[in-house]
Amino acid sequence: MTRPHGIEAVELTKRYGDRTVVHDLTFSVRPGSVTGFLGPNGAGKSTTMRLLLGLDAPTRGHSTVGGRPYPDHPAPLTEVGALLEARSIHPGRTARNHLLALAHTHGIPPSRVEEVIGMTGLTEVAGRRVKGFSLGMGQRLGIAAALLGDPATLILDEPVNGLDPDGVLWIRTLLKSLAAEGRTVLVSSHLMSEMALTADHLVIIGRGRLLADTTVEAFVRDAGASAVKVVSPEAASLAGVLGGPGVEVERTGPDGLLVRGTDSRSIGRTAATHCIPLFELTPVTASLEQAFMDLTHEAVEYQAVPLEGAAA
Ligand SMILES: Nc1ncnc2c1ncn2[C@@H]1O[C@H](COP(=O)(O)OP(=O)(O)OP(=O)(O)O)[C@@H](O)[C@H]1O
Repeated sequence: MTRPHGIEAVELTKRYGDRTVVHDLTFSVRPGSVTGFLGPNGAGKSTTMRLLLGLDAPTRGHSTVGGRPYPDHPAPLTEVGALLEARSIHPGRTARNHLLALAHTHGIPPSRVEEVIGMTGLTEVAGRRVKGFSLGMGQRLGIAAALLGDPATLILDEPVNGLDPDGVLWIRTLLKSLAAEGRTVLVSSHLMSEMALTADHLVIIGRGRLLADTTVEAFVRDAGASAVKVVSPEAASLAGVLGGPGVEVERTGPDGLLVRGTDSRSIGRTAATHCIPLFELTPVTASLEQAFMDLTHEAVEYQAVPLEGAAA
């Protein structure tokens, strides 16, 4: 395996007719870690991945994978392994024959086929025809094909789709170990909770635009420290002494406050210093999924519209 350079997308833009589905996307994916590519349905994840893989031409901007535009790699399969949603596998072929054919066309030895069959847990079913495969087995086969060339970079579109809990755990462990070997791993998903357990870094898009480029650690920290609910008979006085740089105090009723930018301990201390009684002091932690939905809310393509006259 050669040293990977990661993935660079620069002002990547794709227009279909008068719709811009990928809008001025600039981001880097570093080797040695798993990067989660997140966004609600229709955000433009698959389109971006197709652009990175040279399967579609950008309207504007450019990208490199492993230091060059994907089509410039003399042996792309050994540089980049990809799993895309639309798979074209001959249904009458066995899994092993599908991989052997792929290996043959790319000058990869048959011994590597057995290796990837083992790595992806397909040993038992490798002799079966692909047309009888479950969605999960099909995903494993797609991942086996992506790994065939022992690539420095992996681009996987929703690899968790169709996998049972064992399969989800397996892919999580596999992606982490591939990254630990120094590979670049870009994996798309619309599940924040899954990516929080799998990825180190997050690139989040909505309606084709970059919404966040951050570490999972920072995202989790920000989601966790969202607010503290305070109830005090002297809420107004407490609000007066709590305010300060970076601290936001919202009145929620005659006795209630919602405080952001600080934590329960320091609110409790400030209240004690000023002899202000507290009836309640509760950290309000937004779930990761909620933080993700808050971030992408505006960008969701199809939002449920409440039915007129429906009971609240
Ligand atoms: N070939 C095409 N022609 C016209 N519109 C397209 C084409 N391919 C994708 N789109 C549109 O581009 C938008 C982004 O689609 P894309 O599949 O990239 O999103 P996604 O984030 O991968 O979504 P999902 O999670 O649902 O797979 C969608 O509105 C889709 O309808």
